[in-house]
Amino acid sequence: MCGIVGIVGSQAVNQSIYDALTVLQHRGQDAAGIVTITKGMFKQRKANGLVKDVFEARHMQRLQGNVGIGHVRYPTAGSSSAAEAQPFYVNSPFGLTLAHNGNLTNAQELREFVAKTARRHINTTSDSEVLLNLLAHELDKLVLEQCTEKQIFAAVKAVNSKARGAYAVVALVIGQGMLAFRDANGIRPLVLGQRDCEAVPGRKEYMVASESVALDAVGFKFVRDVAPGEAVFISLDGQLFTEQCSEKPRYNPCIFEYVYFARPDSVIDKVSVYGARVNMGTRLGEKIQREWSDLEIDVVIPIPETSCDIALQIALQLELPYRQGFVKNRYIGRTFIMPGQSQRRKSVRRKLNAIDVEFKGKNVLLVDDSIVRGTTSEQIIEMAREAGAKKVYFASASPEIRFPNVYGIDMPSANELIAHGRDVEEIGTLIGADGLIYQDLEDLIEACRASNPDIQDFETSVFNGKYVTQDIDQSYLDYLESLRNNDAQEISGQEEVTNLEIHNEG
Ligand SMILES: O=P(O)(O)OC[C@H]1O[C@H](OP(=O)(O)OP(=O)(O)O)[C@H](O)[C@@H]1O
Ligand SMILES: NC(=O)CC[C@H](N)C(=O)O
Ligand SMILES: [Mg+2]
Repeated sequence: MCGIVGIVGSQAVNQSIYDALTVLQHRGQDAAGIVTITKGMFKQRKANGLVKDVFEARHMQRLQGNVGIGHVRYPTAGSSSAAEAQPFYVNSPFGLTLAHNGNLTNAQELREFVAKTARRHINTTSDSEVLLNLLAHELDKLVLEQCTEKQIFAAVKAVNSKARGAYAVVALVIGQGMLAFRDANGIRPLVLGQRDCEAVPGRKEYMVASESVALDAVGFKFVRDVAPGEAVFISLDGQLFTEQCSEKPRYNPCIFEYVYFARPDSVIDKVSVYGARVNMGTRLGEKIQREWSDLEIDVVIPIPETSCDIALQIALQLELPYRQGFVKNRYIGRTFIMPGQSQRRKSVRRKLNAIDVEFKGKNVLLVDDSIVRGTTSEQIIEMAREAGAKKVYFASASPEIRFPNVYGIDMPSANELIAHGRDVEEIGTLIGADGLIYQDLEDLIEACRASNPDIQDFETSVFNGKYVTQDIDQSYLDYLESLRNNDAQEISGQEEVTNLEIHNEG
C-alpha cells in the first residue's frame, strides 16, 4: 500500500508535501519521493528510505514551487530498487510526472501495448511506470497545443477503458495542472481537501491524498472522497474540475484498509477507521462470549500497534482487564510491509518485548488485527510463554487470509499465507496457541459498513477469493506468484540501478 499526495497551492508546497508524507509513512516505508514544478521545470528528489532520511535540507530547498506531488512506497510490483521509487516522469506530452497507489492486474498486457502500439520505452519493472506511459499516450493522442480539462478527462477515460486493477493516482502536467483519479471500483482510497489561500482572497488551494489524516496534518479541510472512476483536475491557477470517467463505477473499497493499513484517525469512504476497529472488537468479543464461555481468561493483551483499539473493545465486551503487555520499540516501523521474509522475521523480536508481570501465571488472550504469514503471531506466542503465561489464546479481528492479494498488498503467493489450505485448528497448532479464534467475514463487513451502508461490496478477496475486477484466474495467480514469491523478491531487491529520467537531486 503506498501513500500519495498532491497540492496545488499559492505558496511553496514542499514542506506541506513532506509533512503529509510523514503522516502517510505507515503506508510505505521503502522509498519516498517529491516532485514540484517551478518556472516550468520539474524538481525531483526520490530515493529508498523513510521520509525523514530521503529529504535533507538541501533537497527541500531545491524543491521549489507552488504545485507538487509526493509518494511513499511499499513495493507490490517490480523490484524495491531506487529506480522504481516514485513519482515517475516522462517528457511528452508537456512533461508528466505520476505517483500511484495500487496494482494493475493487466500490467503485462499494457506493457506490450505501450511498447508496440504507443512505441514508448519503459525502463523499469514497475507497473506505475506503465500506467504513466499509458496516460501520456492517451493524452498525446487527444491534445494539440494547449490542453483543456475536457481533453484531460477524455485521456483518463481512455486509460480507464484499458487499465485493470487498483489505482489511485496523482499526476502533474507541466503548464496545465494537477490530475488525480481513482479506479472504477474505488479499491484504493483518495480524498480531496481545500483551504483558503492566505495571499489571494477568494482563491482556494487544493490537496488530494490517500488518507484524510494527511489533510488534517497540513491544515486542509476535508471536502469529500474522490468517487470510484472519478477524475479531479486542478489548473495551475487553482480552478477545480471534476468528472466521472468510468462507464461502470462501483464502490468496492479494500476492507484491509480498515483492518490494518490506514491510520485510525483517517476516515475513508465515509467510514472512520477507528470506529470500524472498535466495531470489530465488539463483534469479535461477542463471538468469544458465544464460543469460549468455558475458558478462563485473565487478561486481554494487544499486539501493538494496529490491534490496540480492537483489543481494548474486546476487553470491555468481556469485562476483563486490558493490559499493554508488549512494549513496542517506537523506532521500528511496521513489519508486515517490510520487503522480504527474513527481514520481517528478525524484526518482530526487535520491535516487541514482553513485560513479564503481565503474563506470569496467567491465561492471556492475545489480540491481533490479522494473521497473514503468521510471522508475528508465532513469535509473540513464544514470547508470551517465555514470560510465564499459563495458557495463550489468540484472537484475530479479521478472518482467515487464504487468498493472494492482487490490488496493492504484497501477498502474492497463497503458499506463504499461513491459513492457505488449513483449518483453524491446524493454524492454531502451527502458531502454538492453546486456542485460536477468527472474526467471521460477515461480522467484519458489518463492522466496516456500519457508518456507510451505501458501500455495496467491500473488496474482500484475501478472505474469500472473490476478486471485484473479475479478471483474475488461476493462471494470473500462478504468474504473480512466480514473479513475486519470497525468493524472487529477495533477488530483485538486491539490484540497485540509478534512475534514468529527470535529474534526481542526490
Ligand atoms: O502474520 P504476519 O505476516 O506477521 O502479519 C500480520 C501482522 O503484521 C501487521 O503488524 P505490523 O508490525 O506490520 O504493524 P503494526 O505495528 O501497525 O501492527 C499486523 O498488524 C499483524 O500484527
Ligand atoms: N503498494 C502500492 O500501492 C504499490 C504501487 C506500485 N504497484 C509499486 O509497486 O510501486
Ligand atoms: Mg501488527
